[in-house]
Amino acid sequence: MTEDEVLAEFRSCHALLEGHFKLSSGRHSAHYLQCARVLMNPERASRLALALAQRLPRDLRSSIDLVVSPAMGGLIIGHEMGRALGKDAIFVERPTGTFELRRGFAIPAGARVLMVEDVVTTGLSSREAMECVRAEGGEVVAEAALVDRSAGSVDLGVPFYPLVAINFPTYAQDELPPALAAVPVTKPGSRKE
Ligand SMILES: O=P(O)(O)OC[C@H]1O[C@H](OP(=O)(O)OP(=O)(O)O)[C@H](O)[C@@H]1O
Ligand SMILES: O=C(O)c1cc(=O)[nH]c(=O)[nH]1
Ligand SMILES: [Mg+2]
Repeated sequence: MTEDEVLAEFRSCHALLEGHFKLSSGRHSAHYLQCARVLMNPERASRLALALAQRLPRDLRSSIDLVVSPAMGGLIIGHEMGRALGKDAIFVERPTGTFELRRGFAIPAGARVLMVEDVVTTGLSSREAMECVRAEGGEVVAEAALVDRSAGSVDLGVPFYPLVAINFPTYAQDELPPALAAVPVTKPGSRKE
């Protein structure tokens, strides 16, 4: 799948939004990729996951023991990646603000973990989720995501394989362009303020 084909999938289901969005990192943007809308169609979700799995080098792909994704956004693509790789897919969540493993999930000591996200912008959520996996005994060997909003500039400390890399500008709260500041802001994600 080419990057243009992936973006066409987003456009076809109205998942490439324009407006004023507060992102997970606290930064603001005039664009938002609503991956949940892309992934709401199971056939599309599994097709995108297969394409993403094919981005992984063959030796890496065959060495993965477990898929872990950060809730909420990572859940569906993580599950579909588990299916594509033939591995279990579990998730970490942050009911009190910090990622933790719940629901009877466990990570076998030394398990080679593929972290799977829907979107990476600053990489903050990915790094926090990786900390949790390491504290639980896993070894994060790589990350895969549908979208890299940093267009290749983010450093996650492990090899990173996005399906599409794109650079929509983001702004700190105190540096909003006036045209963006004039638009009412929405915060689509679930990270607590
Ligand atoms: O690279 P970052 O700057 O951390 O941004 C990307 C993160 O933001 C979104 O999650 P969000 O925290 O909005 O919550 P959600 O997954 O529960 O929707 C997305 O699912 C990533 O996890
Ligand atoms: O940075 C984010 O929070 C973010 C950006 C984006 O385009 N889509 C998304 O789901 N989260
Ligand atoms: Mg998320």
